Amino acid sequence: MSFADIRARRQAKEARSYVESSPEPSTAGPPPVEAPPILPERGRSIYAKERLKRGGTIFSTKPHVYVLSTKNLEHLCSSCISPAPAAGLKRCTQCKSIWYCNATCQSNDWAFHKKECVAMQRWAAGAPSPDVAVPAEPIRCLGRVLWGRQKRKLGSNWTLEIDAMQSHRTSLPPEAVESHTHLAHAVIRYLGLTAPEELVPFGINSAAGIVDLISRFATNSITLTTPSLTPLGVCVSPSVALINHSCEPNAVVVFPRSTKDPTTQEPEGQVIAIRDISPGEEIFTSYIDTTLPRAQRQTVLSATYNFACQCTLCSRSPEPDPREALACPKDCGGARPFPSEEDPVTRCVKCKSAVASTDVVLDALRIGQDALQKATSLQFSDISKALQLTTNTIPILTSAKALPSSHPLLALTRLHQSLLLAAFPPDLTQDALDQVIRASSASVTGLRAVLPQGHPARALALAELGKLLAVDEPAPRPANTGGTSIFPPSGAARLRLACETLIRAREELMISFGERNGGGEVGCEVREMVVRLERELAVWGEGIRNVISTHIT
Ligand SMILES: C[S@@+](CC[C@H](N)C(=O)[O-])C[C@H]1O[C@@H](n2cnc3c(N)ncnc32)[C@H](O)[C@@H]1O
Repeated sequence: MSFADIRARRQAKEARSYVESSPEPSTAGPPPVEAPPILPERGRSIYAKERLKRGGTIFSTKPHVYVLSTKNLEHLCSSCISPAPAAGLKRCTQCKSIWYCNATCQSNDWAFHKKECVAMQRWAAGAPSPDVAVPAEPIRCLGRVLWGRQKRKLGSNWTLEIDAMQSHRTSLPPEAVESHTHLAHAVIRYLGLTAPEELVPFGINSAAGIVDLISRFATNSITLTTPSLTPLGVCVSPSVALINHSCEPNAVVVFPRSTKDPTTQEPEGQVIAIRDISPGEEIFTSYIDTTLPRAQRQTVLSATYNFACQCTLCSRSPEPDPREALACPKDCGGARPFPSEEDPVTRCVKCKSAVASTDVVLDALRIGQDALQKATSLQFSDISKALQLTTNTIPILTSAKALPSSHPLLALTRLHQSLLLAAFPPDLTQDALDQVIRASSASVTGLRAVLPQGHPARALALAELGKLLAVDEPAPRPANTGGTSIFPPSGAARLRLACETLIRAREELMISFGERNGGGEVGCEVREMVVRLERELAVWGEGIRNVISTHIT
């Protein structure tokens, strides 16, 4: 397989989308979950009624409302969230901002777009510059929520389900009040209204009502993603919004894009068990990136979701937590926690040697955190500068003996990998390919230490590594110079490793993206690659046997 193939497939996958608003959530049969009495500490929640198997779909649902992010509008159908068909997408002739596969998709979306189209034209006419001519996605999504309420009336299930979602209006921190108020004004303007009192036809009877709606949106909306987790937009699904958070979740929400009729069924979100769940156990997903250390997770959860997490990982972190640990300086294979100003001497948990290297480590961590922030903000606007930052900073952290799973090293490594891919030379060199394989392998090592088997991010990272190993080598090393310890290996050893990695990736994808979906789009793609590689390896073996027999006879 050529690298261009890999990149083209990757880009095609990234361009693929979902999202749309459906009148009612479509669940695939009654979900084997139940809502018990409301818990004082975490509100509503859902529990398994029966034993749920790892890799099983707990329930599926089409979001009540969804919108694409502005940069995706012209690349994906706003109704079924598919990428452009061969004939290209068709643009709405009125607002000129929303695109569809065809007239069927346009008509499926018309219930919302009818009002949205007028609002978008009004917004564009009043925009101070072309770059803000399309309202940001929260404004467009909230517009759809309000038109949905207006259309379905107050007592409808649709509206009741939206209204039942958790709001934090009465306990918002001042920054959130300010940003919610700002958003409320933008939504009112988008709807063509002049004051909150004009929201009565939408079932909002007071200024508090609109802040409530915005708080519900902030607390309950989720990211709409491709089958490879690329963000596409935002959506609101009241059934998914019933699920509470844990930093050690037993389920995930994915959009595997596996329905038979994308036009009407997509985007379909599926809640999938990533480990066996016993009857009576609460279902948890994670709202945040759980590769982050505890303090950072708590900060995000408190700021965005208004609660202090007391999950198993937050209340009894492993000692040391691989997110905040260094390798033993004596290389005994053990690890020690990061030192701090207050606690400068830390001990290796295995050989118990004590080390005081506070300044070097703390400086490295500060440099790493700073570089991560800068490189993240530059990753699309200035790839080479971002790449320079990751290239220079990763060795500083590794020489301070930060574990590949520790923060910010893991985040920098993952960013470095994606920057290397984005900056790939048109003529692939062996060195450039090997470099990205090493970054990918370091990401996998880090992710495996902090995420459970079957976590989608871990499964996709393994698949990416397998695909990279399977790329045709531009200049394979001769067998006798290969050296078994050189990574990545060359020739047949590389192909074998690609095959093994893809097989492992497929096993994990079958968990994260669901067995009934064949591991989702990526799982199916990986399966095809394994079959092809096994054939190539057989041909390779055959060739070697022929050479040997020629020489022996
Ligand atoms: C998407 S909702 C989950 C369902 C929510 N419990 C309800 O009653 O609608 C998110 C909100 O639930 C609460 N929540 C979720 N997970 C929690 C947890 N582990 N501990 C405490 N509160 C939690 C927080 O108030 C959070 O803002």
